[in-house]
Amino acid sequence: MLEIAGLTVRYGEFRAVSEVTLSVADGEVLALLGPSGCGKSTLLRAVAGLEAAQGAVRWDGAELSGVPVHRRGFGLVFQDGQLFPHRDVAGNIAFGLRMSGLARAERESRVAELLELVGLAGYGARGVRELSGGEQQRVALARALAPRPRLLLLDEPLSALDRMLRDQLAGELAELLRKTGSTALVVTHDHDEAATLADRVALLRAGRVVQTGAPEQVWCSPADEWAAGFLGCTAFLPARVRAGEASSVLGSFAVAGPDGPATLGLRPAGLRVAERGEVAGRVVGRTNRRDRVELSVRLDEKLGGHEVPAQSGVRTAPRLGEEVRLALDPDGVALVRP
Ligand SMILES: Nc1ncnc2c1ncn2[C@@H]1O[C@H](COP(=O)(O)OP(=O)(O)OP(=O)(O)O)[C@@H](O)[C@H]1O
Repeated sequence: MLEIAGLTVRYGEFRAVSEVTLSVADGEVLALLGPSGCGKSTLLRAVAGLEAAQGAVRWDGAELSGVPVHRRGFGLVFQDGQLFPHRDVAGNIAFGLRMSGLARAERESRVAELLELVGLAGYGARGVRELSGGEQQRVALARALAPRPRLLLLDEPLSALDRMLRDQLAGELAELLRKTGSTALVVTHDHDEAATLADRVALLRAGRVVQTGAPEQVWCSPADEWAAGFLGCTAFLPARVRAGEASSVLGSFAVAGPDGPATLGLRPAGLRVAERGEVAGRVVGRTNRRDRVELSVRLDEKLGGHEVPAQSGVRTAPRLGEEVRLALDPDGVALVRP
């Protein structure tokens, strides 16, 4: 397993990564999630050995600080693939195998196996410049997987692709990681991608780990209001947990954990327009999305008059100024405990 202990990376006086302690178990996929500039890539690069760091990076208990990048047994994939432009697809995938001195016949069979695995069977002789962006990323992944690395380090592997391809490849990549039993550290700033790929998420802010947990746990119970805000909450209401129920002016829903005060973080998906909804308000803002309309709703005065995010279907979307009724969807809200 990978252990990162008290890891700090400095650029001059600036600490891009600060005292980070994290571990990744065998076969686990951990996503590093956080806003731009929070130190995700720097942390990944320090684990790869590409960045000088203080603190420890260990594999199965063995310290890696003196071990150069190519001897760590890690596979790397970057945002833009970084394929060798003058080699064909097979030549790119075979690169690490050649380095490790594998005989030609074994190399060829391993390359064929990987092409199959990433859905590019028959592409071996193609030039990499003739490939689409999605195909190039598959080749980069095959190249990283070919020498059977003990850890895969993926830095925004899908972010250069358009949205649809990205969603599709995220699903395929998740399946591939499971199928190969890979242990992986994945940098992303995309929440959906983190949820699709990762068993566990580490949320970073200004070089520090703010929270780790299963994606759904981090999504539903962010560590603080900053984390909730990063995870899409745009309004907060006071709430209280008592006997397994979280209550606020919006109603109540079942939660686990101790009694006490809490803060309810609201995202559009947490309040849906519904004829029989228990919450009344008036639409004061609306934004069209692909498959939904996001609304800003001013709640009735007797509910406190707060402005909250909500959403409706596209065909049934209310107009600006319209009175609406909203139903609370517990899957769309976050509960922040003090
Ligand atoms: N070589 C460098 N010299 C000086 N500062 C750097 C260097 N590389 C990164 N930084 C700074 O360190 C911080 C962390 O950068 P990093 O690339 O790790 O962030 P990130 O979370 O991966 O961001 P993004 O999602 O935008 O890629 C940023 O403030 C960045 O400007």
